[in-house]
Amino acid sequence: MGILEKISEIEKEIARTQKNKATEYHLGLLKAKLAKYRAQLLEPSKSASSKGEGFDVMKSGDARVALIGFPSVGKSTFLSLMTSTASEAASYEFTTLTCIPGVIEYKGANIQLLDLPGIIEGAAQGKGRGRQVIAVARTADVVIMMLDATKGEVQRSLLEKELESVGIRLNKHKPNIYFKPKKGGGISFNSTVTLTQCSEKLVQLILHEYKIFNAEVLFREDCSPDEFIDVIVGNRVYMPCLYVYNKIDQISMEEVDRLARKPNSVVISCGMKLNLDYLLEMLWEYLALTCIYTKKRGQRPDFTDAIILRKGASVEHVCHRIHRSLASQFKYALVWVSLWAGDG
Ligand SMILES: Nc1nc2c(ncn2[C@@H]2O[C@H](COP(=O)(O)OP(=O)(O)OP(=O)(O)O)[C@@H](O)[C@H]2O)c(=O)[nH]1
Ligand SMILES: [K+]
Ligand SMILES: [Mg+2]
Repeated sequence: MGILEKISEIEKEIARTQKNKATEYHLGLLKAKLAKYRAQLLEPSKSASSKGEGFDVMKSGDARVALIGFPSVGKSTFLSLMTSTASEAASYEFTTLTCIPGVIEYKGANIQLLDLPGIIEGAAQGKGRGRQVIAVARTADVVIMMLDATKGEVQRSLLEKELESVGIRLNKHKPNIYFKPKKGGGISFNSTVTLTQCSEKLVQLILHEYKIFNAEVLFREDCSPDEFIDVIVGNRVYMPCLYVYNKIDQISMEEVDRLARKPNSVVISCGMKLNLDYLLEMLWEYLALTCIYTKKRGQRPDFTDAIILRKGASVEHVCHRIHRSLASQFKYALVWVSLWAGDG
């Protein structure tokens, strides 16, 4: 049996197993197995065509945003609208066959926007250019999942499943579990909170499935077995995702209103240039960048020339951005924080 069949067998078994106290361990084990096979699937294969590598596009600017979506949802139209790069758009599917980078200039930052080929169900297993597209998505700071507002919810859940299956976690934070494999001493298990989804026994079973017999585990959060498996497997990426419903010119006001209220969602029309400013504002928020302005003593800062860094950046980061040798000779800094909304 190939890996794909094994995966589908396990998925079926999980689907038909009722979720209750008695099946808890069985389900936990199945999930651990599933994660293991998926990891194997992701290992780069020998043949060149199905390499898990992305398209060869250099990272540039202050942040990277990847456009992910089904064919013909309007990704290229969007890139051409928001950047000075033109990407061919047409009414037939798979118009775009490679990765096309553009730059959005916003609040003094250069945001690299990547137009990508459309992906379909089965992308993670190599359908179309799925693997390459997903490999690029992993390198982004934010994913824009572009959806066709006329197509309902199907596209969204299918793509979520594809990304989920290759270890991309959308709008989730890293589970707060301390996990450290050891050389000996068995498994020491502790938790600082009451656990409702995992138990010591289940954790042990899952670890054994991964042939881990010595480790320190500390749950600091009421995590699920899946989240625990994510921690053991590692290499997960936790990424903010904006769901962008395009083509709202084609649906009723009621439907627009319903989609707009969904979490992490923005409704737009590239065709009629509707709501694009709001999308940029949201994107900026999701990128969580900080603008830092330097100033000379006794002078006002130059608000046209920002140093753009990630949220949480330190003064040392700022020094490095100015000059490599600055941090080592550095004595002190005076820092003002602007409390204007959105300026971080
Ligand atoms: N009605 C309407 N049509 C749109 C809108 N945005 C894009 N389109 C049309 O949708 C079709 C597909 O647009 P593309 O930009 O090529 O879509 P894509 O997602 O890049 O497609 P692939 O590259 O094939 O994956 C084109 O005919 C566009 O003119 C919109 O807001 N409203
Ligand atoms: K198209
Ligand atoms: Mg395109």
